Amino acid sequence: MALIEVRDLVKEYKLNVRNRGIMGSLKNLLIPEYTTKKAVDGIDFSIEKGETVGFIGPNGAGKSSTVKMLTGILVPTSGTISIGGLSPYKDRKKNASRLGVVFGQRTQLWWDLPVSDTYDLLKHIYKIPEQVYKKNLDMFSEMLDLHNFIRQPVRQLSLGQKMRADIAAALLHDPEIIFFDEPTIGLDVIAKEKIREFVKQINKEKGTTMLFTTHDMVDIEKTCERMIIIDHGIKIYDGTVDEIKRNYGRERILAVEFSEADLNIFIPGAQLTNEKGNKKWFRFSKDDIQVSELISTLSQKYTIVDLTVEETDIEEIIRQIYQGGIHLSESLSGVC
Ligand SMILES: Nc1ncnc2c1ncn2[C@@H]1O[C@H](COP(=O)(O)OP(=O)(O)OP(=O)(O)O)[C@@H](O)[C@H]1O
Repeated sequence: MALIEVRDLVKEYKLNVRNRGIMGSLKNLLIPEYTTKKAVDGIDFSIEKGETVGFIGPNGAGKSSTVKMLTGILVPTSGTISIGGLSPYKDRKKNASRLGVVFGQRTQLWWDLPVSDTYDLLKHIYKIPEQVYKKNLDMFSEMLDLHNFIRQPVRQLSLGQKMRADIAAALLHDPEIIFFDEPTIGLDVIAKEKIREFVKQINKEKGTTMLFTTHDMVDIEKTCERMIIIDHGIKIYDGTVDEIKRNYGRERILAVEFSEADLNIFIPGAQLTNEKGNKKWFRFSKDDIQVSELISTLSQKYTIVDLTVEETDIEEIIRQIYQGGIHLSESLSGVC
């Protein structure tokens, strides 16, 4: 049995219908009307111990609702969730001790206290044995440079420092599973990279199972082996990140700098997408044109100064999926 088992999960929200005007307000009070919104519509998935999974989808797809049910904050309308044999909402206390949660937009640290005081409080709340606490704190301080600000009140920390302190807080009790919700939001490139490296190392060293909800596809590409995509509450893809790139990243961009400007170049099957001075960019599909042939044809006719071939990045593929430009084929092994 997998560590996380989700079967036919449904979450409906009951929404109050608001009638307008005085009569409407009176009606709202006396005979309230409701509609239901299905945020999660029959999702199934299993996650094995130690897996790193990106849980993505456009705004309003149902990601947060699913994660809230996994952590026991929300009760499903129907369906089942098992986390190591426990139901998150029925066995909420037991389940919570096995989980860690990091919210990029909210902190679980006490605002007016030094970071170290929050850690001491968490040690007592989770009953972390002294040895484990000390070992983890030393390890995280070293890896995340916590010693520079651990004695400062949280309200004085920068966003990047706060995020590092928050991640360490969520991992102090050695959770089996950690949920990251937009863990790098608002951070600069270097701070993002540091966090990605840290989570990768923790996954390797401690075998922590990790689930990421983020709109930052670089987070997913750099930290997750697997990706689950949901849209309108329905799972539309479940497979490896590499597989989706291999199958849907067919387009290539060839950027060529020629020795002269104003060349009128036509390549059958390729589209000129941009030109600047001596440089031109061509888009083509690797299914239609072989890169080697393309380079050979161009170099026979023109003098090439520089040349690069770029693959479609994962962000572009996901954008096309959200916009309906890519229909995930049923031939893909990961598709449900
Ligand atoms: N408490 C609630 N009451 C009513 N509707 C809700 C509630 N929470 C979420 N919804 C609705 O359920 C749908 C899914 O919301 P959810 O927050 O799970 O999506 P999401 O994928 O996390 O979106 P985002 O990326 O914008 O955070 C949305 O249409 C949202 O308006």
